[in-house]
Amino acid sequence: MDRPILQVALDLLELKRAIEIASEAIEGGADWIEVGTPLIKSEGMDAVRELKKRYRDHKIVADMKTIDTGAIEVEMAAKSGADIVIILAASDNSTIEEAIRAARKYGSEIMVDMINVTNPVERAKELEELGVDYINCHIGIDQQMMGMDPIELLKEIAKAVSIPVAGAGGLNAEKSALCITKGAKIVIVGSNIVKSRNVTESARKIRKAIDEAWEKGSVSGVKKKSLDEEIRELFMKVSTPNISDAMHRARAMMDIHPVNRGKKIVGKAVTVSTMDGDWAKPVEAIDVAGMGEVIVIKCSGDTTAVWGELATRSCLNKGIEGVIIDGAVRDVDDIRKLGYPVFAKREVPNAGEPKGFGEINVKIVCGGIEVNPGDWIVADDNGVMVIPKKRAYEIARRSLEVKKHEDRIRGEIEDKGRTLADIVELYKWEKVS
Ligand SMILES: O=C(CO)[C@H](O)[C@H](O)COP(=O)(O)O
Repeated sequence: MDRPILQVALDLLELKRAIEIASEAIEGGADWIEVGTPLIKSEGMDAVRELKKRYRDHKIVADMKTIDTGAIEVEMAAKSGADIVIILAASDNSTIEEAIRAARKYGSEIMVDMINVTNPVERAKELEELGVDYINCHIGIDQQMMGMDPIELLKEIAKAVSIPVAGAGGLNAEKSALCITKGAKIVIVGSNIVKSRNVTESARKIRKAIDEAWEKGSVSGVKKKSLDEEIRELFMKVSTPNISDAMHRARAMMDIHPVNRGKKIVGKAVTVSTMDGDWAKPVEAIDVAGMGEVIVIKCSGDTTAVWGELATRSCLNKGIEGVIIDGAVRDVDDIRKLGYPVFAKREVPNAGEPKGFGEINVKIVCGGIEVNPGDWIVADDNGVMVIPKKRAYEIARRSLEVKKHEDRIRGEIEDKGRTLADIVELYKWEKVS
């Protein structure tokens, strides 16, 4: 190989879109075209046939993810035009051997996907012995959402085998380049190409990154971020509707609205429970909260304010990200002038007194949603979402996938004049009863 291979994974449901996206990706420098497993499940072997007919100069890779009946599945894919068939490394050796025999007979090659294999380095060596052509160090999409990536595994496997090794699983330009420096000859990219608004540009960026890494053998300027920094960056890129979709259409807080429209909050919760009008604990929470955190207040009622301009100014001094109140706020004209993000249930002129009932950093139910200290809060004009701290990274990643998918569809509506129903083949995917 005189340059690394960029394999674009067409993980889509609609063949028409896959064909368009493949040509845009090729224009950006993709070499091999992978018919992704979702496309195969949705359109069958026709997807392999159609892509082969259109892109004869490019290797067509059928991601069959075969686990049994190796010969039949490889024969099907190979006869439909697949140059390479992906089967699962976790399959029994009998399946691997049958797949290899069928591949040899019908003139195709076998790539094994290492997803979820225990002892992957040992297994990779065995698979090389058995005669597979490529090893794919793959971290599945659900595993990526939990923060896994293929780079370390790839490094180990590339040292242990001499056949070409591929890296796959949430790769962007930076991670693709890292894969090359760790010994990958092939990088497989799905989401970061096929879901982008400008497929050609995204493919081009990855092409450039891997070619440079191939030539230099290193990648410069990769800065390690803390988990919280990464979560925050991800949430800053998405909207609350994206987050709701990623949480299986979870609800936002009920009846909590922005005092200032057009402001976004992303941060970890400092929770407060208090009585209607008792502003002692809400104001004390300003001293407890750190920079970038969000004060989330549950009041026992909403007739009397627990928050106003002076509390808001104190938050600004401390760099506190914003305030959410299941209760009443006052001085909203001043808060608007300050441009500070406060979300509340009701706006009133009257404040209560600081009696000191309630607690800071306890479990509360705010706008009908449970909030624990340290849960992530994302709020914008659509509403306030609560993301449990244990799932924050996963939900942030999944939300970004939702956004990428929407960006791509938005592009097809705006640039190609298509309708949403046409793009997502809505009629085909209505539930059959
Ligand atoms: O096989 C796959 C999922 O099982 C994908 O094709 C592979 O993970 C590449 O896609 P992405 O870059 O979105 O992870």
